[in-house]
Amino acid sequence: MTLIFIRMMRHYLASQKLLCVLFAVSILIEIGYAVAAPLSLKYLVDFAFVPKDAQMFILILSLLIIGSLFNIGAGASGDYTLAKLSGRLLHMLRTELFTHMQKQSLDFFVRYRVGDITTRFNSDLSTIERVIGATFPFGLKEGVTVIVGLCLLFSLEWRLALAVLLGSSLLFIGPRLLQQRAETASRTVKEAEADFAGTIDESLKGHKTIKGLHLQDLLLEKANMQIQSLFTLGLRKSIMNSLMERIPMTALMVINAIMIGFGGWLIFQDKLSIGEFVAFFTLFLSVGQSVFHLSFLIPNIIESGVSFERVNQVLEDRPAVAEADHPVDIPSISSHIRMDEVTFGYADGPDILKHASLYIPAGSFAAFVGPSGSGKSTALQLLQRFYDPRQGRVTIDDLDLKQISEKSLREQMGIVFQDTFLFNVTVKENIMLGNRNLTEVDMVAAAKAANMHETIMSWPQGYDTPILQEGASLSGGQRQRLSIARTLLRKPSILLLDEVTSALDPATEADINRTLEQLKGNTTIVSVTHRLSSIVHADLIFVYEDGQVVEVGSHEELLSREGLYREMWEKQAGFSLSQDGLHARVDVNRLGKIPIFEGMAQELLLHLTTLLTTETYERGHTIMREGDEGDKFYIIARGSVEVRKQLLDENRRVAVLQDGDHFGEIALLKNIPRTASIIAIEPTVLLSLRREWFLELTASYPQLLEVVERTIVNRMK
Ligand SMILES: Nc1ncnc2c1ncn2[C@@H]1O[C@H](COP(=O)(O)OP(=O)(O)OP(=O)(O)O)[C@@H](O)[C@H]1O
Repeated sequence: MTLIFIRMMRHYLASQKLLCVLFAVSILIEIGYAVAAPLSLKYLVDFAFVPKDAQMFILILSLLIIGSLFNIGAGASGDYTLAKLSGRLLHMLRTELFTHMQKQSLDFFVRYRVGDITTRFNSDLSTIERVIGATFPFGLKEGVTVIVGLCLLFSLEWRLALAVLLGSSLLFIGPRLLQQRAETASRTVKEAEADFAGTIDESLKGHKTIKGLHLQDLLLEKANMQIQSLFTLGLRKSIMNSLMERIPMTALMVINAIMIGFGGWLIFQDKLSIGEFVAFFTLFLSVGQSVFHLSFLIPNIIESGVSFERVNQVLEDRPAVAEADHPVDIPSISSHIRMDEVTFGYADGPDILKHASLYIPAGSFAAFVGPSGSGKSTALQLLQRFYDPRQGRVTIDDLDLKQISEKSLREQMGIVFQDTFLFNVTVKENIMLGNRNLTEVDMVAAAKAANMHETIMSWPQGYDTPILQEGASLSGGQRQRLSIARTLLRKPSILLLDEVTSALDPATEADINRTLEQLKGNTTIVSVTHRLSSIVHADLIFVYEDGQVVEVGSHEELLSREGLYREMWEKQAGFSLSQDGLHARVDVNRLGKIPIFEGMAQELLLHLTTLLTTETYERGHTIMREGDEGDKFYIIARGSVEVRKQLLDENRRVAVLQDGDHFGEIALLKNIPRTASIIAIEPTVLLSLRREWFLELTASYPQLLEVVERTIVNRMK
């Protein structure tokens, strides 16, 4: 801890030499006065009071007054330089910490939770601020006062000073014995605080899921345990700290007794004058007071040690994706992208991409498709160099991404994520994002291309409308379109899109797809999507399966191959949606391909299509809850849902279902509790079939019940 503290202070103080010297001179004057004032008593008593020498009295008094004036001046200058020094130091530390965080690669934000980092910024930096601005300089002053004072005490009467010093050893042995435990207690409290902050953060960010899955009790139980542990650990820390404070006080009382007893004896033996004893006693009190102050500072310093350690830990965290020593800038032209035998996995986890290779020609529109979890988004993240591959390489215009400067890479690339983050500023500021080279005309053009201009203009404050709660005041589609607008505005030469149209209604999706089509040629576009209808015009479609690219080609080529792409296409085909996405239909042939309806007569299927009802769900909405009574069967016409199950004490995602998938078929036959929860992870349109309507149908066609029962039994085997 001490080492980290010294290293950090040296690092930050190196550029503040003048202020340091000024501060050192000021405190030296103050210390000089603090020890000289008690020493003057020796001369006052022995040379002025006892012989009643008025001249000597006036001389000593005048010197004391002059010294006091100097002391006041030094005090004021010390306070000023200290305020400036500590302010600058903290300014540097905050800036460095924040800048350092911006340079981190993605794994950093996975490793540290939001609560943990904010605690380091708030609580730890406040502790450091207190130490730099008060505890440390005060401690330094008191420490030097003690040393100089002790030297003077020795020069006054070495035997008495030795006795006092021996007694003083008690002051240091006691705290030393407890220091380790006090440090551990302080660290565990900080960790418990970070855990609790993490839970608060989780409960705020995930409130929809928590409510939806009725996890409040679970969360409350977790929070109660953390609060209880905060109490227990806090109590232990307080006890340790108060013990650390009490030990020096007790030691001081013992020393006092030694001094009066032994000092008195020396006076009786004529080995010490009264003036010397008074000076010794007063100086000792002054030194004792400094020691007493130091004893209060010890717990503070220990606590700050943990804070220094925690802040330093972040500062020493080197980005996993580091900039090359001599990075190269890439020109702003459309570029070709290559992945050569790339293998990659997150942190120490298994390989997610396995020897994946691909080539995307400059100016083309490429799409990554494949089942959920096959590695499409991961591949896109590698193209952005959010991570480096374990093996193989990713290149742009034959240049390894590791060689390219991050600035030029980000300038050439436009990225639209599935999760849009908006800042709490106006719409205009969210689109422009501080880029002074862009004009309002460009901004409006980009907003029009993203199909957002009309919506913005319909708001009373137009482009000056403030965004609240990071965009929670807007719909998912509006947030997504704003994010597309701000990316298009920058006219990137490579445009990477991760499920960007998933939150949009069919009409807006078609508009955005048209805009993207027009960018082809000048911009290389890579789009990750699970909705195949949006990429039928792509130049190249890469089909991922289990971390590998298993098929490549155009839509027509892939359809003719009868492979995974065709299978996925057939699953998604046969659904039609109204332009606003509020009404869905499925055609008879598609319905007949759902296993439980397989082999049914056309007439029956036709009847079934009339019984289907459209249901729409916003992202985060719980469609069904594990354990609830089930009375409907669902088909996903458009959207994406996650399947979650309570496994032991953990609520885990077990699958993701998308366009064309179905769930809840048992509910058509039996009234048994749902075996999993289903939550929409993007705006989702479902076709549902109620059990009572289905059973009514089976009354007229008993053979239907038999077919469905047989299929369900087979599926459950
Ligand atoms: N940050 C991460 N840390 C650890 N594992 C991750 C991380 N991100 C993704 N994964 C895992 O990597 C695998 C591939 O995920 P990825 O998001 O690339 O798949 P995907 O094909 O895009 O699927 P989806 O369409 O559902 O997003 C999954 O098993 C996922 O759980």
